This record gives sequence, structure tokens and C-alpha cells, in this order.
Amino acid sequence: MSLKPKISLTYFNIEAAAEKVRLALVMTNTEFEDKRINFEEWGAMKPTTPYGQLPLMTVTNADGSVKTFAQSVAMMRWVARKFDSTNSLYPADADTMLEIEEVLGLSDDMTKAWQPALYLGMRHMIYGYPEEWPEKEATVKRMREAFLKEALPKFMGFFTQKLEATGAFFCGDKPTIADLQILAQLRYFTKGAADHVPADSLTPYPVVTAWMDRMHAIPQIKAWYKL
Ligand SMILES: N[C@@H](CCC(=O)N[C@@H](CS)C(=O)NCC(=O)O)C(=O)O
Repeated sequence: MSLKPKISLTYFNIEAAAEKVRLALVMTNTEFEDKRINFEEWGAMKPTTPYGQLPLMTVTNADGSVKTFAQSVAMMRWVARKFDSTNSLYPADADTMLEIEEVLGLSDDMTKAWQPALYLGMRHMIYGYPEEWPEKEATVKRMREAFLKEALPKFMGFFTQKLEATGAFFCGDKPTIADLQILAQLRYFTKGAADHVPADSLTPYPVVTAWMDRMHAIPQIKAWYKL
């Protein structure tokens, strides 16, 4: 019998990049240490990490060997491939994989559209930039409002089309890692988590919010968020 490796996931005490990995671990009923550090601890830890970024995942195998990995999407794919006994979260079959990867690519495109507006408002905090220039706050506001007005409806339209075609999840009748990544990505827009991004930003997209409700009703996810 092969024993499951011990997994420790280190990130900040937020959802963001680590949440899709946590969701893959939760969905596959894989025990893990959910290690959350604060920004002060991060200052000391950053120079010791391979790429100066979190999340990091440490895997301790049954033979005692230990390896640490970066890159959240790689972690999510690995967890799903390795631990999903139903083989439906990220099947190895090439045709299914292509469908899943297409949706993951679409989600990445949305992230690229959002990140400039997000990071301009946060980089003084994360990277310690000495950031007070005139018009900064107004620029952040303008960029975030432009995202909500132009890019968000475009991506919600794409997501709606995909979900209407299946009537269930992004790639068929079962959730895959594409659903996990997009759920983690969209929850942010329902929480009032960023300035100028209202908690009802997704209300105009009922097909997408109904899918979010479906995801939140999955027993492991429901328990994870204590819903
Ligand atoms: N491609 C990486 C990106 C990781 C990343 O951007 N991490 C950010 C937080 S979301 C970070 O560690 N920022 C702190 C820093 O750069 O000092 C991944 O998906 O894991």
C-alpha cells in the first residue's frame, strides 16, 4: 500500500493564488497543513524561497524525502492528478485535458486583465514601493472601474456561454480543476475585498452565480467555507 505524502502549503492568510490548490486538496480529501504567514514573517522568509514568492508546497514522502515546490497552477494540477480517486478533476485523457486547459487559459486571460488594476493599488504593501504620487488613488479607481465595465462583462459572457452549453460545470457534468480555479478567482469579486470593487459585481451574471452556488453546495467545498 502506498502512503500519501505529507503536504504543507504555505501562503498568506488570504485566498488569492493558493486557494485553487487548497480547493484541489479539499476536493480530493487530502490532508494538508494550511500554513498562513503574515507580511512581517514574509519579509524574513522571502530571500529563502526559490523565486521570492508564495505559495510554496512542501511534500514529505513516506521514505522521508522532502521537496518544496512553487507555482500554484502546477500544484493544483499535481494534486488533482495524484489524489483524485474519481479521476474526474483532471483526467489524463488528451481530449478532456484540452477542454480543461482551454478554460484555464481563459481564466488566466481574465487574471491578466485584472492584475494591473489590482497590483497598482497593492504593490506598496507587497513590494514596499515608496508609493505616494499624485493621482495614484484616482488612477487605481479609474483602472478598477474600467475593468468592471469592460473586461468583466466580456469574461462573464464567455463563462456564461460555457456553462449554458453544459448546464452544469465548465467542462461537463462534473467539476474539474477549471471550476476550482475560476471559483477561487471569482469569489474575490463577491466579497467587497478590493476598493472600488463592490460585493455585488457578479449579480448581473445569473448563470455564473448559479454555478458558484452549485460549487459551494459540493460537500467538501461547503465544509471548507463553513457554509
Ligand atoms: N505564478 C506564481 C505567482 C505567485 C505570486 O504572484 N505570489 C505573490 C502573492 S499572490 C507573492 O508571493 N507576492 C509577494 C512578493 O512577491 O514578495 C504562482 O501562481 O504561484
